[in-house]
Amino acid sequence: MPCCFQSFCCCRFSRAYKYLSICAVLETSCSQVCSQCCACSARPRRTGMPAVAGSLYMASQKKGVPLLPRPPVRPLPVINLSRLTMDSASRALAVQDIVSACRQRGCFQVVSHGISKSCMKGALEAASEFFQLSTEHKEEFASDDIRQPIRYDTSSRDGISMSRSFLKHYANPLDDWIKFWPTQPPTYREKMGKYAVETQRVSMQLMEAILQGLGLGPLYLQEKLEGGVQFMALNNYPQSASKTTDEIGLAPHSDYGFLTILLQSSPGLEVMHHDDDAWTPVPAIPGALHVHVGDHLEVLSNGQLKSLVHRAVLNLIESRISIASIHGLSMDEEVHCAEELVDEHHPKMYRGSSFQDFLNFLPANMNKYKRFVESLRIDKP
Ligand SMILES: O=C(O)CCC(=O)C(=O)O
Ligand SMILES: [Fe+2]
Repeated sequence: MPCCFQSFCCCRFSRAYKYLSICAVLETSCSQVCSQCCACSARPRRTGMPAVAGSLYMASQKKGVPLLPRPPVRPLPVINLSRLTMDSASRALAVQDIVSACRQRGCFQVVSHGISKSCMKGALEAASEFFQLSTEHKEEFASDDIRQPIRYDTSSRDGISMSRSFLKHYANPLDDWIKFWPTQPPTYREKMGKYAVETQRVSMQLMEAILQGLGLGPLYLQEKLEGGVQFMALNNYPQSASKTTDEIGLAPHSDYGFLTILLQSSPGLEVMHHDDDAWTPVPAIPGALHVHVGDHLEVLSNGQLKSLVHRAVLNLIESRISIASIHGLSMDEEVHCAEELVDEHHPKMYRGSSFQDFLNFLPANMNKYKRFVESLRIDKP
């Protein structure tokens, strides 16, 4: 009988997240632990184990009493998206997996999504080359006006995300927005444009699956989603200067849209599930994309799905790029709780709002709520 369970190693000393095996009986690590993984046992809550279980485990360690069994870690779901286009039984199972992951964890990773590795690599290269340009080139896009079609900034509104620089722009429909994008590096428009079109396609596939899984039907909102906003945030973080403490690259928040699809060059993204109070690191699995639920999907689903609080920590061994692609309805289109999901037992939980409303909300409420959606709750003042 196997004595070990496996999960991704939570220590960020290892470039690739290697497999960590812990013997459930003896509480010792097996040989597959990455060489510097002592950081894991010193900080068990980084594995994403529930807080109470984590502190009991720590207390038993401190007192020198026989160790309590370490609560099992819950690996983040990895979903093979090609099943959505197979036979109807495979599609039904994939839809179920996607909706369960959204309900239980608020996020999952996708593989076999049809975006080639060279396309993903191209997008990361384009972003990296942009951030390497001279300040003069980048400052052509500098602005703290959140309504600009494109903006580059290094400052932090939350007072926390001090070391991050970013470039943000819109992408769907591409012909409307690409003219605002950088012309340096020369391949930026081609590489980022290709990736943007592909992520928009994957977002449509995912939304169809989620809407089907919620019982709303795959074609629900289809036209509005096709013409919806795709907002891209390219984030550039330096390598961490501290080997012992977590340095925050981007403060905890949730994203406003239905879905965010995120590509990261190396680990640094951390998530907090709605039923947890510990940070879970998201491994950078080669070829995979991370997907999470945004505020407007929480509204649409009338609270059946919860938007995911996440943050970025600085990577200990290298500088890091992430590309977040946020998908929602068009700028002025309001998102409401789906009527089909409202009844006498499930009263409407949120008021309607649009992307414009989110932009209005941002400057005044930045440090008041972790999530825009909290300000939309009908039972809250
Ligand atoms: O850098 C990351 O991993 C997170 C980025 C993010 O959350 C965002 O741009 O909204
Ligand atoms: Fe985000």
